[in-house]
Amino acid sequence: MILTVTLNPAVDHTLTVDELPAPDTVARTDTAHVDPGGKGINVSQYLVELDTETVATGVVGDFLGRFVRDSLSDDGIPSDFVEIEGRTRLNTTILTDEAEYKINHNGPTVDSSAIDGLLRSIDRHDPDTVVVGGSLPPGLEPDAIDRIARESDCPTAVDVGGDILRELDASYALCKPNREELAAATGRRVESRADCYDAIEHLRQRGYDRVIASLGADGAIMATPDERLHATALDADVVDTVGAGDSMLAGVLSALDRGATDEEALRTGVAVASCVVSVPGTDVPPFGDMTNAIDRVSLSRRDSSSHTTGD
Ligand SMILES: Nc1ncnc2c1ncn2[C@@H]1O[C@H](COP(=O)(O)OP(=O)(O)O)[C@@H](O)[C@H]1O
Ligand SMILES: O=P(O)(O)OC[C@H]1O[C@](O)(COP(=O)(O)O)[C@@H](O)[C@@H]1O
Repeated sequence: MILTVTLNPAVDHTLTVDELPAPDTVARTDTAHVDPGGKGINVSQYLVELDTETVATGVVGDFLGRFVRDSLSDDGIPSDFVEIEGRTRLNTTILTDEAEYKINHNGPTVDSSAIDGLLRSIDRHDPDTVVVGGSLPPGLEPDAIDRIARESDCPTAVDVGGDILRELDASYALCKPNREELAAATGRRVESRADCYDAIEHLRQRGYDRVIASLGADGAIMATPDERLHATALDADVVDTVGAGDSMLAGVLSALDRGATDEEALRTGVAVASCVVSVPGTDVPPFGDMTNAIDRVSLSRRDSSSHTTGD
């Protein structure tokens, strides 16, 4: 079972308007959505649709926290959150014909005693893998994630910002940076594919056993102790890329959980992400039988003796 930890969940409020209002005027809209969000929670939602057992945990509070819990329960996503006094945040996205405007709240102040509660919850569920995803709320530092990794009795994967990846100190089974996070985590320029391989190797040496770098429309790279694989993205009718990285991680973890090889896991992650970019926001599309899409993902293997230029 894969247990996800979202230390800073959110209610995602998405509004669509024709255009942004002029200063001191009001825009009105009929199109507004509220969804439970935060990267670990999104991973659990995709895992359920992939028929992989999961429990979503994390820290929630007040009425927006209740909304997160209740929505997950209505959607059949098992959860077990630690309750705090502060209020779960509301993240706002405004979509216009021209652009997307996003304001993420920093979140409630959380003290480290919440981590004690989370560790008890992890212990109760006895997962095979723990995934920590998303930003840290005020009051928590990266060492809170290190504590979860050290004190949980199973491998830990992380999907966190580059600034956090850079500071983590424990050993991790897997991390999934995108291109910007890879650059921020390593302090390197990450433009060419060779830059990606170099930065990934740097992260691997820092204690991340498998690194999966998602590269948007350029696909993804997986580096393990044994091999380095690049998968091309599948052609998709892209609506938006919200949730793309979370769904790729869910696809990879779901395949590894079934005993798939790294190669199959990477193909699955890319195939799942190509479905998710074709639906709005973090909507969960029906994945159905993914065999055909998985077979269409083309992979190349990088020789371990390859130079760090070219490619
Ligand atoms: N424009 C696109 N066309 C097809 N697939 C895409 C596109 N953008 C993203 N993807 C798929 O989603 C995966 C994750 O996207 P990415 O943007 O790197 O993640 P994140 O959401 O973490 O920034 C990519 O590896 C790719 O497989
Ligand atoms: O924890 P962060 O970095 O503030 O991000 C939280 C936001 O990211 C999401 O998890 C979506 O993730 P992506 O935009 O990376 O696909 C939202 O559900 C949530 O509002």
